[in-house]
Amino acid sequence: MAICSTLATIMLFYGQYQKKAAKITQEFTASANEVAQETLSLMRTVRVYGTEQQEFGRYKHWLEKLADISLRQSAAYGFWSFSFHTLYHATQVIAVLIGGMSILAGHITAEQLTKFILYSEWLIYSAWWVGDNLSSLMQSVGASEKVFQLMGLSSSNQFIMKGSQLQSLLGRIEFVNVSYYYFSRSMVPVLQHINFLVHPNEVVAVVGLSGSGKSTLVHLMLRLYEPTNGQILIDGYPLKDLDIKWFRERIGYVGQEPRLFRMDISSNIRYGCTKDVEQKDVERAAKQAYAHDFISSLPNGYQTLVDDDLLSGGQKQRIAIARAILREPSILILDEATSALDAESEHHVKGVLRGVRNDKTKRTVIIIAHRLSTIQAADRIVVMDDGRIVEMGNHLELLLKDGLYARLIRRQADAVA
Ligand SMILES: Nc1ncnc2c1ncn2[C@@H]1O[C@H](COP(=O)(O)OP(=O)(O)OP(=O)(O)O)[C@@H](O)[C@H]1O
Repeated sequence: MAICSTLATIMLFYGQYQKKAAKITQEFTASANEVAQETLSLMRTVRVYGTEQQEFGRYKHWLEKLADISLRQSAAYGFWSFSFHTLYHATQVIAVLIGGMSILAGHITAEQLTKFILYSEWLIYSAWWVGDNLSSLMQSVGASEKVFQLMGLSSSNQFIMKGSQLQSLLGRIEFVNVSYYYFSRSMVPVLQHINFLVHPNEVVAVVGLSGSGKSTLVHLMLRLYEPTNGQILIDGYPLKDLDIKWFRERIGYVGQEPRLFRMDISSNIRYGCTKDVEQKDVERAAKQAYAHDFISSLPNGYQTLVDDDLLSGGQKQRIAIARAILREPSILILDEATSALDAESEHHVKGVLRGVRNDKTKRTVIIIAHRLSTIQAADRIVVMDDGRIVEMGNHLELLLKDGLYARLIRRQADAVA
């Protein structure tokens, strides 16, 4: 009985230790992956700043931590193995001694002693087997805890609640007294009392200083966040009541840092397009985005695999614009689509905007740009400052107003001169 409870205690201790070790190993692996990924993608930065030694030190630190954990894990296993074998052999010796004496005294028969020894051996090895597997089980539990946590997360309300689908999306967007605070900075209002209306097929540019809330405005429009106060109406319907999948399928969005995937250029342009599209449609979208010429000059053209260093920032932007155009969206949103562009690409983007305006398929366009030259032809320019709309009008009207927009234009002209 005492032996069994000692064995059980050791097993429990060992199991607990294995679980802890598995957790630490998992954390280490995640961090090591992160360090490795960071080091790869920031290789240039590391080289330029000459921080190779510092990075090497960080990696060494984690390796030492892993070595320490492995050492302690081996020591714990050694202890468990040693204790078990000592107990096992001691049990056998005691059983033979006491059993032998009992046979001599005539209390039990030799057959009974043999049976007892065989059964106890069977019991002890079964206990050993359970202990060994229990530790692997604990290791798996420790490693899979995070996975189960993620699997346990419930879907966002957006996808649980089946919203309404309109007959068609006209592209009328209205912000009604919208305010927004990020959860992590609940004391700082990012958007305050935003009221404005975008008419169907209108080209509206949003400009302002860095951090004035332009991207947040677009993220609310895409329902990536919900307004803290106020509401957004799409074609007169509250955005939160619309079927989000249906709504997003009708939107073309080019973000600040468009992501391309490790697949060929054609698949990158088709990405997320639910319609049946042929290669000629892909090429037409690429032409509209001024991407066709450089894609055709690549060795495998549209079948070229997108690799890390294959394309420049401007070329990635143009592929992302082609991706957005291919969806034939009712609302096209370009967030700082010109920020990573050189003068030639900027000229192309102006062409894209002209093309979009002259296109037979009418659509609402919202463009956020730092390069104000790109958006002078917009129907309306919304100027933001510190989370508020401070001016609104077309290019000439705003220049005459001589406010923030005029100042930004002068500042950019000075910078170019
Ligand atoms: N996820 C976030 N959590 C907390 N604060 C955020 C988050 N994203 C943005 N902010 C803050 O919200 C404010 C507005 O950011 P936003 O990106 O909308 O500005 P922006 O006008 O688009 O800036 P930029 O022109 O530099 O892109 C900034 O002060 C920013 O620090």
